[in-house]
Order: sequence, then structure tokens, then C-alpha cells
Amino acid sequence: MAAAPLGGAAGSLLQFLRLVGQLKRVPRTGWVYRNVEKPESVSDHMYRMAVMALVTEDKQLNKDRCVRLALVHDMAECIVGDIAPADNISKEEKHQREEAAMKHLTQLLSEDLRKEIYELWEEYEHQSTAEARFVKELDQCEMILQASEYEELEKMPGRLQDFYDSTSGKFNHPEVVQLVSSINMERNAKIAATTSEPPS
Ligand SMILES: Nc1nc2c(ncn2[C@H]2C[C@H](O)[C@@H](COP(=O)(O)O)O2)c(=O)[nH]1
Ligand SMILES: [Mn+2]
Repeated sequence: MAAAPLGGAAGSLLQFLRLVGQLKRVPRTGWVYRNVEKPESVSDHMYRMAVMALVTEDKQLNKDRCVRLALVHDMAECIVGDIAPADNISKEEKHQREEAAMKHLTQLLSEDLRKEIYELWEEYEHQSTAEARFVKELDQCEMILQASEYEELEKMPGRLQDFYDSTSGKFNHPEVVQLVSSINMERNAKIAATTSEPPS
């Protein structure tokens, strides 16, 4: 006999965690559209962003807040999916869908947690703090790092160039600039090695 769904706070928390768990099964649309084999999930992406925030040396940033922002920033995608620029959905429409999803998700939590998580999402969405702006840079840096790893896995250097073109010039934080420079140096060496190989 199926167990009756839990009522009250325990049931709501379980429902919240089940919804968030769906992020493990939401593939990142940007890779799907480029036919990447076994594209990462949204939670994969957020996990490495949280680690990137965890290892920042910038003492002017509230590191704990950065980790929390990374873990929450795409949480709405467990309900609305991963909306990519190629979907041509307006910023307003995307914001409305994600706002409604975050309200639904956080309504399942206690008042304190509801406020904490919703405010983290709003902070990132509105880019209203240095921490939120830093995490946005991590978002885009993590994406181009992942793109370089897919190019390596598929042995197709340069295939995902548009991810680099669209993020070019968007990095300002010194640690992120350094990381992006390292990613580009390694990637460009691989591209050069391929183009200089004698035809087989
Ligand atoms: N082809 C591109 N896809 C992009 C670009 N920027 C983001 N994306 C993809 C990556 C995700 O699947 C999705 C949204 O990413 P968020 O982390 O912002 O939710 O869109 C791009 O420049 N080119
Ligand atoms: Mn993201």
C-alpha cells in the first residue's frame, strides 16, 4: 500500500527537496542545442560554481554569501527549465516565469527560510551586490570552462567558439580574469596544435 504523502512542514520540505532534485535531471540547454553528448545538468553547473566561490581569495567579498548565491541562482530552473538565449524568450518573460517558480518553491519552506532563499535569488537576479556580480562572472566562467572540456572530450577544438565570443569582455574580477586567461591559453594551444598538424 503506497504511503500517504506527509502533511505539514515535513511534507512541504520533502516536496521542496524533490523539486530541487529535478535540477539533477535538467540538462543545460546551451549544450543540448549544440548536440553535446551527455550534457551536464543545471545542478552540475551550480555545484562547480559553488566550489569556485568557495575557493575565492578575495577577502572583500562575503564568501559564504557567494556560495549561497551560486547554489540558488538557477534554482527556479527545476520548474521553468533552462532558458537559453537561443530560446528568444524576453528578459521580462524569463524573469516572470522564474519569479513565480521561486515563489512556489519558497512557499514550501518556513518563513525564515522562505525569506532567506527568495532574497538570495532576488539579489542575484538584480545583480544588486558585489557578491552577486562576482557570482555572475563565475556563471559565465564556469560555462566557458565546461565548453573547453567538451571540446577536449569530443576532440574538436574550437567547436564551441560562440560561448567564448558571447562572454568576451564580460569579466572584470581579477581572479576570474586570471582564470579565463588560463582557460583561453590552454584552449588556444589545443586549437593551434590541431591546425598545425600535417594532414593525415
Ligand atoms: N550558445 C550559448 N548558450 C548560452 C550562452 N550563455 C548562456 N547560454 C546557455 C547556457 C545555459 O544552458 C543557458 C542559461 O544559462 P544560465 O546559467 O544563465 O541559466 O543558456 C551563450 O552565450 N551561448
Ligand atoms: Mn547559471
